[in-house]
Amino acid sequence: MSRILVLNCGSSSVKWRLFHGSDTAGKGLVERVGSGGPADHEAALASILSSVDLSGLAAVGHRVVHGGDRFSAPTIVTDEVIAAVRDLVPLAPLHNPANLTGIEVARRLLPDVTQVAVFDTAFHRTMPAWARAYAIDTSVADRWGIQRYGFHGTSHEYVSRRTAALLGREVTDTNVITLHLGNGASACAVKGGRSLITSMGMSPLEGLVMGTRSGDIDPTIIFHLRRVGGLDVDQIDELLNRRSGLVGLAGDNDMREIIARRDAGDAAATLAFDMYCQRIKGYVGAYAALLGRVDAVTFTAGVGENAAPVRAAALAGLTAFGIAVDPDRDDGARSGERIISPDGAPVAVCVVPTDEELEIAIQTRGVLEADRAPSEQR
Ligand SMILES: Nc1ncnc2c1ncn2[C@@H]1O[C@H](COP(=O)(O)OP(=O)(O)O)[C@@H](O)[C@H]1O
Ligand SMILES: CC(=O)OP(=O)(O)O
Ligand SMILES: [Mg+2]
Repeated sequence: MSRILVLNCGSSSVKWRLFHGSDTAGKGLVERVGSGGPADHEAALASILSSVDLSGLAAVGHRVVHGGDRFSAPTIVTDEVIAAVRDLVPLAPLHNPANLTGIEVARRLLPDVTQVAVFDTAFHRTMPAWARAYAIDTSVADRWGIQRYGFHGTSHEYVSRRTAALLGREVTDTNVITLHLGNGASACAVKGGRSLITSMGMSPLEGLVMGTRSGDIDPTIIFHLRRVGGLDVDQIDELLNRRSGLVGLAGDNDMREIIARRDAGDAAATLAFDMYCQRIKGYVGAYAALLGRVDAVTFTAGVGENAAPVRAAALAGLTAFGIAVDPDRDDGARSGERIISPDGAPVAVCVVPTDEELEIAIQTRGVLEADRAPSEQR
């Protein structure tokens, strides 16, 4: 069985995992790599690639955050694909540059190995027109490619599929609201296994309150900061992407710290926590309305998998919607895939650890098999 290396080059970390079939043959995480610029990522990757036994490698699968309009499926990397990913850097400034560094270093060090890009945006290409469009002049939107793309698709896809399995249902007959709460955070309404709508938009800045990103704001704030505050667009971009969200409200983007400070009565941390959780609740209510029937609400990623106080606060007071967490089932003693709602509740509330690396490996293998199939038939 051939082996696949998966690289998830994030804005501040590099996660890697080596798969032998669906078994993990090795994995690692290098954190806090972004501050010294791309050289940091290069050095981290070079050291990973030199420390791992890469014999018999069939492919490298890369997480690429923004695939724009162009990519609706995992794709073999060519010079042209790299150029397209580079063109999208302005729409994912924290992510696409790191993803590109990963691809370029892997290509240089493993020139004979197939590289596959797996896009965060691909899962959301099924969104209907009303979910994809913004209500601005259509000719302007078309000219500049302004639309909702959505992100964390690999995670929303994997987690919604696992949720259906956990409930013993077919994914095609299951409606799930997935809440990916990591450093970046997004909600997705998954209807019968397909993305109906998601909270991130043209870029990973829209939607929920995040570690360093504002999520939803009135666009007039940007005009005001420009016209009255005298900030230029790069400063506003930096403010909203890197100095907002939990860090802007309470000076820390680690939810563990926010919760500890809130428990100690800190006002800024309490406000940050409340805004974070109430924003989630608003999206859950909206997505329940848009789905019509909700079978499950599922929490995932660093905050979603680990922070019981966030789960409790985000879903508090939703019993009228059939949504409730049973505190005895969410007491912090359980881990792994689990149901935390009361028996017989109309909506199952679940925790499902995400596995973007496994999903990327599965999709990478699928591309290799599809690539080989035509020549084998000849
Ligand atoms: N036990 C925990 N309680 C609350 N938050 C946690 C816990 N463990 C991790 N986190 C949060 O998870 C976040 C990272 O999530 P992760 O999904 O790894 O993010 P990313 O992939 O975007 O870097 C951290 O910012 C941290 O605040
Ligand atoms: C798209 C995105 O926000 O990714 P991450 O959560 O890894 O920052
Ligand atoms: Mg992540």
